[in-house]
This record gives sequence, structure tokens and C-alpha cells, in this order.
Amino acid sequence: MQNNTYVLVVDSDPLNRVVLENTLSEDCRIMLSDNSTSALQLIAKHNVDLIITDITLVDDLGGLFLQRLKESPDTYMIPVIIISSSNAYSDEVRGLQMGAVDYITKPFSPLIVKARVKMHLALKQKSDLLEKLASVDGLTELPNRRLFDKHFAQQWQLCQSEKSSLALLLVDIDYFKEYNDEYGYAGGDECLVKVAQALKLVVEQQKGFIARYDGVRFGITVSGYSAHQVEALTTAMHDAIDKLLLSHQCSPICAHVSISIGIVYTRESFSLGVTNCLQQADCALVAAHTNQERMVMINR
Ligand SMILES: Nc1nc2c(ncn2[C@@H]2O[C@H](COP(=O)(O)OP(=O)(O)OP(=O)(O)O)[C@@H](O)[C@H]2O)c(=O)[nH]1
Repeated sequence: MQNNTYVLVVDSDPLNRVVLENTLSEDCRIMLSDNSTSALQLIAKHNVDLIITDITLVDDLGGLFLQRLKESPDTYMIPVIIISSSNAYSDEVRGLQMGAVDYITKPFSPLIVKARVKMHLALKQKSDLLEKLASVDGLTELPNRRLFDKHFAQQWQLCQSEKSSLALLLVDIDYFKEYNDEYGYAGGDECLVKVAQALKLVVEQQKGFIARYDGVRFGITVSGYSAHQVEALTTAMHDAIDKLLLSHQCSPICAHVSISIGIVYTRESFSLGVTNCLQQADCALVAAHTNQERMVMINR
């Protein structure tokens, strides 16, 4: 276990908090809380790897705490160990059914708690790694389509509820089939990585999110931007690709590798839905490419 592993102990009994802190502090960093409200605040602020809670499941507060953790996409992966004074079989079953990974009864043996925490932290590390591998594109190391879809759906809901603007950009590398034919598939891969890195730099400077959408297309989202700011972002993206000066002898439109961008800019009118928005961005991209415009934006 590493010292940058954080365990949150939520226990109303000060003595139990001290015992748990002393038991675990050799192996990981400990945060303490005596109630579920302050625990949720700590979880929102810090990267918590595991939670140990005594919150009794017979009262609604404990159940609600666990339910909120398991319902949120940000916290559902955090393993929760319940340490309870109730040794009733039904409470243990309920706790595990609600998503706790383990149930320990009081009085507890510090050595057993230590061993179980160590085991669950090791499992968490493995599941974090799997989650990362399942979300990253192997070639460009950008988030993959799976993560993009998840992120875009979340952003859509957030911007809708906060009445904020959301721009979806689809970016395609022009005439890439011809690029592969001319420079070989390995040369194409190299080009794809360079374009991905250049776009990532620009997009992340602007606090946007970029992923490899499919093939040689990238999906980008930025929220809270004016249409003018989105336009400025596309100019910066084109400039970044132009600066790479990647020769493309077979492109009918440019001596260097170039990109086309299709955009759907949504402001308050979110009735379109995520799937239709992606389809419209695709249409905008096709129009940009066909008409040899550097970008086409659909305003909604
Ligand atoms: N090297 C390489 N090529 C890829 C990869 N993924 C997709 N491609 C190729 O990228 C090309 C993309 O083709 P399209 O986007 O359909 O067409 P295009 O040639 O870019 O033409 P336009 O869309 O008209 O600009 C195809 O030939 C794919 O085989 C990859 O990971 N590496």
C-alpha cells in the first residue's frame, strides 16, 4: 500500500476513530469524520480510496449515506466497509446489498480491520487500473469513445440543469485514406498521434475535454463558452495542426495535413438530446469537409 492512499473513517464514537486511525495510519493516510454530511464534503474535496463507516444502517441517515455514494458516478467506485455494533444477520445482508464491500462487527480486532482494508485497497487499485485501461485509446492515449460518450452525456445533463452553453466538436483529419496509402499505416499512426497531441494541448488549455471518437475523428466538448469563443478555439486548433507542418502530398486541398471541424453549439435548448446532437455534429463535419470550409457550426 502507498502513503498517498486515503482512507476516510466515518465514526460517531471518538474512541473508535482514534483506534482506527492508530490501526491504519502506518499503511495509508487517514481522514476522520463523525457524521455523514461532513464525510460527503470531504469526499467531494479529496480523492478517497476507501471508506470505513460505523453509520448504523437501521437509521435512514446511514442508508442514505451509502445510497448517495453508490448512486453518484464520482463515488460509486469507492469501496465502503461497514463497522457496526449490530451483529444482526439482516443488517449485514442489507449493508452488502446496498453496495458495501465488507461488514465487520464491533468490538473489532484491529488486526482484522488492517488486513481487510489492505485487501480492499489492493482490489481497488486493480479495478482503477482496469477502469483506466477500458477508458483510454491505446494509440493516442486520449480518452476513448466509451469515456467520451459517458462524459458527453454527463455534460449534457449538467449544462441543461445549469442553463449553460455546450459545444460539441467533431474533428476529422482530411484525406487520411490517401495519407495511409502514401506514407503507410505506420506513418498514418505516427501522424494520428501527433495530431492528437497537438489538439489535446489546445483543448485542455481551454478546459475542454477531448477523446478519440473513432478512426481519425476526435470528439471535443467545451461548456460555458460563447459561440465566438468556440470559433476562436477552432482557429487555435487549425493553427496548431498547421504548425506541425506534416507533409501530405496526396491531399487535394493542402500540402500539409489539415482538419475539418463540425460543431453543434447548444444554448439552453437541450431538447435535441445527445444522440441527435452527435448526428448533427456529424452532418456539420461532412458539410465542412465537402465545402472545404475549415469549420461548420450549427447553432441551437
Ligand atoms: N494509420 C491509421 N489509419 C487509420 C486508423 N483508424 C482509421 N484509419 C484510416 O483512416 C481512414 C479514414 O478514412 P475516412 O475518414 O473514411 O476518409 P478520409 O480518407 O479521411 O477521407 P475524408 O473523410 O473524405 O477526408 C481509413 O482509411 C482508415 O483505414 C488508425 O488507427 N491508424
